[in-house]
Amino acid sequence: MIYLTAGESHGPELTGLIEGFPAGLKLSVDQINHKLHERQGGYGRGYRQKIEKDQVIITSGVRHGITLGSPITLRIANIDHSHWSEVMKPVGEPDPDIAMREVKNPRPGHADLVGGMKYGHRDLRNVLERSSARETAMRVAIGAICIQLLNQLGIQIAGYVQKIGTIDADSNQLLSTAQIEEEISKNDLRIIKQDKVAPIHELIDQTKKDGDTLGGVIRIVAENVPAGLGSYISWNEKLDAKIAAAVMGINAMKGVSFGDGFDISAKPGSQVMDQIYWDPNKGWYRSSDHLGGFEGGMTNGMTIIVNAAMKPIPTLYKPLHSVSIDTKEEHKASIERSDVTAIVAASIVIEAAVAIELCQAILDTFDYNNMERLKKQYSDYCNELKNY
Ligand SMILES: Cc1cc2nc3c(=O)[nH]c(=O)nc-3n(C[C@H](O)[C@H](O)[C@H](O)COP(=O)(O)O)c2cc1C
Ligand SMILES: C=C(O[C@@H]1CC(C(=O)O)=C[C@@H](OP(=O)(O)O)[C@H]1O)C(=O)O
Repeated sequence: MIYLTAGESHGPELTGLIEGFPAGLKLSVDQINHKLHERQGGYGRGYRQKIEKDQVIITSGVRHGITLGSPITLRIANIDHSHWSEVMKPVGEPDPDIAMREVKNPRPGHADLVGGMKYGHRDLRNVLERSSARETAMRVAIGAICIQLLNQLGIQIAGYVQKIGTIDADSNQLLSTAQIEEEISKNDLRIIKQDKVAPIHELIDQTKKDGDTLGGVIRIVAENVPAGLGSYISWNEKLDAKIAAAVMGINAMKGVSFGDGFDISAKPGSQVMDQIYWDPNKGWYRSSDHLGGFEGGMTNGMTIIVNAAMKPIPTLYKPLHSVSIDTKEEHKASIERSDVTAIVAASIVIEAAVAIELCQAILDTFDYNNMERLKKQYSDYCNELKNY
């Protein structure tokens, strides 16, 4: 399976293309739209999310709700485009009577300056529009399709926010996906600890007043994933490496770890390795999951645990120092309407990215042409592992 996304933040729409997806999967558009809706939520988001109402339109590869095996194309409209139709029109000369909202003062932490240098743009809007995390809406739509395939194979995936700024809102226990879903449904921050909701709201409100922004830490958990996805044979087949790359490919991510994460480096080996057991009913299992479900670049049958660190949102209403790319004079960085934090939205995007990689690994391992055949091969493989 390969996928591509296209689209500028204030252009007419986002486009997605998935190729190499099995025929015969019953697809729920409601489930895709539900994930898109979740990505738009979360305390701390900016005004743009009041304008948009993300809904997917499927234009190929699906007939009467069932995938055909042919390329799937997806569209999500940018409702805000109506306010930018002249500035962002894909064809035709710019109207000289309309301000083109050029960006000349690059924002620290954004692609603005380096993107301009690399592609030779003198209006940094040409960079900003595509580097914007608006694009992640399409990755969430693609991920939602992959989640439906994973669910049909019995794999569950869920994510939550562990930290916002300095506030730790995690229970610090390994929770099942069902427990995570239940806890995060109780608040608008996708956190586990309900008593941290009010302090985090206060922190976000205060940070907004200060013209500043926040980042955080996200955890994604995937259950019931069989051993042996990915490979130790070559570096580029290691599934943990592919997941790490996919997570780092999401805007504002600055770190990825698995299981107990960077903490394992300070512990003795006896407290880190997940010891091996066998039971006639369960088959092979481990007594712990410090390594987050990976050994040798392969899933080991334990729950996959992925952690991601998001930097604070780079656009500040109290803008940082910058320099005009035209005059070279000192200027405050440009201000684009912005989120105070998008950690909640990012948790949905990371969940999608992990789901896409797991789905790809499964389609790389089994015959992917037809869903029923895939399910049969997959179940035979799982039984074979049990009896190894
Ligand atoms: C869901 C989501 C929403 C974001 N919203 C904003 C935003 O409103 N303003 C902003 O400056 N950056 C926002 N970002 C972060 C920037 O897109 C990102 O930091 C920037 O493109 C530079 O990329 P890098 O941080 O990966 O280096 C958001 C990121 C995500 C994942
Ligand atoms: C549009 C989305 O996020 C945008 C991501 C973003 C950025 O710089 O990454 C900047 C803001 O764009 P705008 O200036 O249009 O409000 C966010 O709203 C979205 O997530 O749907």
